[in-house]
Amino acid sequence: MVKKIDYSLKERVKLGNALPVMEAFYTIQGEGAYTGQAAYFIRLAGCDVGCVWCDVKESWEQDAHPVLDIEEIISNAKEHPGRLAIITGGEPLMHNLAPLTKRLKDEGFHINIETSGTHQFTGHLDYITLSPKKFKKPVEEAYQLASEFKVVVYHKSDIQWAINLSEKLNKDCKLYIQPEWSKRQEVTPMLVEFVKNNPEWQLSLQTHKYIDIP
Ligand SMILES: C[S@@+](CC[C@H](N)C(=O)[O-])C[C@H]1O[C@@H](n2cnc3c(N)ncnc32)[C@H](O)[C@@H]1O
Ligand SMILES: Nc1nc2[nH]cc(C(=O)O)c2c(=O)[nH]1
Ligand code: SF4
Ligand SMILES: [Mg+2]
Repeated sequence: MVKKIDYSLKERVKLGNALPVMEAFYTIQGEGAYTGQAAYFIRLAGCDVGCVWCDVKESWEQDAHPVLDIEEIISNAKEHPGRLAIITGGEPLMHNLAPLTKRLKDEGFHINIETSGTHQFTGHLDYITLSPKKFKKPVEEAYQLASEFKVVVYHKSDIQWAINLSEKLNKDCKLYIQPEWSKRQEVTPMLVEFVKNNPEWQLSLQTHKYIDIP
């Protein structure tokens, strides 16, 4: 007889077989290279970075959100026709993503992640959006693993910071610069000029906010 081990919930989260989920929703990717593509977002709870301008501060406290078994996350994702899954947060790399991403792959999903890169990378990730933060720096390996580098600009000086950090990236990484939402009126014109003068960079806007979708 196979003995079934009864792990506590905390232990299951540690192993990545259950994860704290703030919300999960089917929408259109609003930012970066996948803008305009239908995607199922899985927003994991918990973040220890503390960006002053974070647009999902409700995600920070892990214990404020329910823990779901990864099979439940998968079955909810499969209710929709799209097969692009975007794991975000909170900071999704605070969790062990190996079991969730393995099951998403089994079910035919292409897996993107939105991350600050501040924790060790786990699981199978097809496309990595690295959005570095001044409040806590990415781990060194993040620069080699990144598929796209998406820097949020809150203050003019963040542009030079973005350029300096980009020197650490692998050569295939796409470069995006994105206005911080509350500063968009003053920052967007600066970024338009920046991209015109530095065509290796592209402008990323939070298009979902302009059309008022999740
Ligand atoms: C909410 S974060 C969650 C994923 C991860 N913690 C991170 O920061 O990459 C998702 C994306 O939104 C960006 N973002 C968060 N707040 C923003 C804001 N106020 N304006 C523009 N982009 C923002 C982040 O930089 C990141 O690229
Ligand atoms: N539509 C839409 N696109 C997004 N791209 C990155 C998001 C995120 O919060 O990670 C996000 C989001 O919250 N909504
Ligand atoms: S790392 Fe991401 S989720 Fe965490 S505070 Fe910064 S923008 Fe918000
Ligand atoms: Mg968002």
